[in-house]
Amino acid sequence: MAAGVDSIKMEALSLSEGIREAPVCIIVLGMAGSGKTTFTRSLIQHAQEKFNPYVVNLDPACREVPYAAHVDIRDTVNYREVMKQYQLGPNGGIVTALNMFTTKMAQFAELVRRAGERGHKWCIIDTPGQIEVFTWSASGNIITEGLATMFPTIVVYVMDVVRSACPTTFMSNMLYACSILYKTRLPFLVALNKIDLKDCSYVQDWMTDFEVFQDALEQEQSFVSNLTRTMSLTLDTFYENLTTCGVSAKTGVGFAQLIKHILDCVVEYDKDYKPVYEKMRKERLAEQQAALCPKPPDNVEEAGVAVPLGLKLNDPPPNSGNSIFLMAPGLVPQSNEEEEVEDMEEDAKGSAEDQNFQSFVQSHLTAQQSKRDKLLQEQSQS
Ligand SMILES: Nc1nc2c(ncn2[C@@H]2O[C@H](COP(=O)(O)OP(=O)(O)OP(=O)(O)O)[C@@H](O)[C@H]2O)c(=O)[nH]1
Repeated sequence: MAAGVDSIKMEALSLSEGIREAPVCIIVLGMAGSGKTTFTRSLIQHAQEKFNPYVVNLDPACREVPYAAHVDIRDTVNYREVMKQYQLGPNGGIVTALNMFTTKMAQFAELVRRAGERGHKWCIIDTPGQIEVFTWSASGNIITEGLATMFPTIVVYVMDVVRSACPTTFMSNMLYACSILYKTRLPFLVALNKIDLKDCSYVQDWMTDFEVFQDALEQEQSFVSNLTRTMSLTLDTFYENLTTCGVSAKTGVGFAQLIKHILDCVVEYDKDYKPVYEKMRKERLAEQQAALCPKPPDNVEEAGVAVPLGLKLNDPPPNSGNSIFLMAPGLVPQSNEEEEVEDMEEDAKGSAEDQNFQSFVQSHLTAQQSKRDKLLQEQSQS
């Protein structure tokens, strides 16, 4: 990362200023090998003049990137060292490296903010090859939400049209895209990449005409294709709200159109998503301020008398017969009113029976006694 990052004051990263106009953060996501890095390079070239992009590489495992990154995670975290030190495999290493980077999130956001002040209108963020590492990790979440609460943020999902030509692969890709869309809650653009190798019109046909996709599926007779058929019905609504654009990251075809779509997404962020993130920003701010507020005193002096302000529960003295328990629903034996009533009835019945028995014994004893008295009286008379 750029020199002097540690000198950035954390207080400078203020949530109180509201979501800024710039830079617009463009998070580039996509399956491994879909062409994210090549796409990022091409997007930088096409946007350079107008948007002067600030470029971030968040892939700690890549050997080299074909663009000049302003912020490169590899300068902050040594991925190989992380793997060695924590005895991790490649994916564990990437997750841990991202987690380590996230501890510098405040400084990172501050760098992005300053870049906006210096005239960078866009901030393009290239992400790790293993998409799930970013989309389903806590650090990926922190980075995405952190950026979206401070800057207009959109997601560009890069999809390889050559690999997606198989309907089931296409469907897996779409399910992934769908899950990311709902998880990030950000404007979402699908870049259909590698159109220099294969025309992407089939994707648009499959997305707009259910019958055409079913015909393509007919070719595949497997359990997966049956599952895909069912899934495709569900994804119809998702397709309706999805913007796609064919590009070739290699030749640069389609990027003029893609940039127009990105600008539409920014308008969409302002209109539909900004209020949601504004609310989230205010909540974060309130949390920050609550954490900074000094703890209220336990007592206030009122006319020389200390008035306790909170309920203070002290442990009861031992053997006092009075205990305080912290109870959780699962731990507390559930009291059942019906059972209690039944128990009371049983008790009442029991005591009535008891009484009956006692009076029976008593009357029996009395009868016995009177018999004995009568016998004794007869004996004495005779
Ligand atoms: N023909 C063609 N090849 C492409 C295009 N975009 C990317 N590639 C190639 O696809 C391969 C993968 O591209 P990358 O940019 O490394 O893809 P990535 O998604 O960043 O890869 P990981 O980060 O490793 O997951 C490379 O060989 C690229 O040259 C394209 O538009 N057309």
